[in-house]
This record gives sequence, C-alpha cells and structure tokens, in this order.
Amino acid sequence: MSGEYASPPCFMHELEPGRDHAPAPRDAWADVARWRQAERKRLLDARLALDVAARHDSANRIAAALDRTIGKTGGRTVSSYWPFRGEPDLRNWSIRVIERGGRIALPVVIRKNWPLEFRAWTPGDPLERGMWNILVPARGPSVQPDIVIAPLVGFDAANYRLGYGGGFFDRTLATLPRRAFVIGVGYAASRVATIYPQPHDIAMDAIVTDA
Ligand SMILES: Nc1nc2c(c(=O)[nH]1)N(C=O)[C@@H](CNc1ccc(C(=O)N[C@@H](CCC(=O)O)C(=O)O)cc1)CN2
Ligand SMILES: Nc1ncnc2c1ncn2[C@@H]1O[C@H](COP(=O)(O)OP(=O)(O)OP(=O)(O)O)[C@@H](O)[C@H]1O
Repeated sequence: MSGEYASPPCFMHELEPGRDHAPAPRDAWADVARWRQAERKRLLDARLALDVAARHDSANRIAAALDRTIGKTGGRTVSSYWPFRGEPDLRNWSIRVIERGGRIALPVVIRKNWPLEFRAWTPGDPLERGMWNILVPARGPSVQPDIVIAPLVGFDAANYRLGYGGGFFDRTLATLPRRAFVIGVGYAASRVATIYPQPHDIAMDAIVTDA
C-alpha cells in the first residue's frame, strides 16, 4: 500500500488557495509531530505484515542495490545496523563488506536526545543489549564512518527520512566531524509523498529500496 492517500497534518487546511499569503501555521511542528506518529504506526504495521520470504527477497534486492550505489567498500568504514522491528536484514551483506576489505560499524545509543556513537564490529565480536533491546557491540573503538546506512520507517520524494522518532540520525549527522555519504534503506512500500521536513531534518544522499 502506498502512503499517497494518508491524511495531511492539520495545518494544511490553512493553506487555502487564493490567499496572497498563507498565515503562519500555529504550532505547525506539533501538528507535524502528531501526523508523523500516526504515519510511523501505519508504516510499521504494514512492514511487520510482510512474510518472512518477502522480507528475505527484499533484503537480497536491497543488498544488490547497495553494491551498485556504493561501489567499492574496500578501505572504507560503513555504518550498518542490527535489524529489529522488520527492518531489512543486511547482516550477510555487512559481512561481505568486511570480506571485501571494508570495515563495519554499528550505531549505539548513548542516551536519549544525544548523538549516536558508531562502534566497530566484526563477526564474532560480543554483542550486548542496548537501549530498546537492540544488540550493539559490547566494546570496540568508536569510529567515524565514511558511509552511513540509516534504516528508515518512511521516506519521501526529496530523500527525507522518517525514523522511529528519536531524532538520533538527524542529531548525529548534524555533528559528524567528517561528512559521510548517507543512504536511507527500506522497503519501496514505505514511500510517502512528503514527511513535511522540518529545519532539523537532514535529507539522505541516496535512498535504496527493494524496488
Ligand atoms: N536497527 C536499528 N538500530 C538503530 C536505529 C534504527 O533505526 N535501527 N536507530 C536509529 O535511530 C537508533 C535507535 N533508535 C530508536 C529510536 C526510538 C525507538 C523507540 O522505540 N522509541 C519509542 C518511543 C520513545 C520515545 O519517543 O521516547 C517507541 O517508538 O515506542 C527505538 C530505536 C540506533 N540503532
Ligand atoms: N540536530 C538536532 N538537534 C536537536 N534536536 C533534534 C535534532 N535533530 C532532531 N532533533 C529532535 O528529535 C526529535 C525527533 O525528530 P524526528 O521526528 O525527525 O525523528 P526521526 O528522524 O524519525 O528519528 P530517528 O532519527 O531516531 O530515526 C524532534 O523533537 C527533533 O526536534
């Protein structure tokens, strides 16, 4: 199901045609935040309804598309992710990156409202349960990725990403000491017309899906 017909945030009715200037929406962010919350739920429910075979097939297509988008990963550090809540499983792809001479890092939540840390990971390294029970490397150096893969709940035509709502990737990308190439990864069915981007939202350099 596509997201094209989802209802817009409440303030949209204020943008009447024929006005020479639209009034500044009152507390537009509160309306957008409410809309995003409902949209996340709709998109996550749709994603969790996919069966295992469909998800597996999608992950393979995404892995192939990532290879085309990134090219050679030898000598480069790629931030991947440990999948949860129906995200495409890129763990085998991540291992292949290492086999081809690249490095893999995984994002670690240090605390809420704080940038993520990226921690180096190779197969066999011990993992522990971090925030929201996501598995993260138990130790290992903090590294700066050249390429950041940001799993998405939704995305739009201008490459803006909707995540779980913690603001972690936006906060992290805003403070990276060195610019990275940022790729939003998810299912083609997670596309919406717009996520109503806000000043804090940072567009992805590319979106990779199973389409
Ligand atoms: N696999 C994976 N790992 C990841 C991310 C991700 O998107 N995918 N992250 C990408 O950022 C970070 C974790 N971000 C998360 C942000 C919010 C929630 C979450 O469940 N939030 C609650 C609401 C909490 C609140 O608003 O206070 C919820 O939805 O019920 C989970 C993970 C780091 N690791
Ligand atoms: N650079 C930033 N500095 C301070 N606050 C930020 C920054 N980026 C995002 N936030 C805050 O984070 C909150 C969540 O933002 P948003 O709805 O865009 O989350 P999201 O992109 O879906 O989440 P995530 O990146 O964790 O997957 C908002 O309240 C927003 O103001």
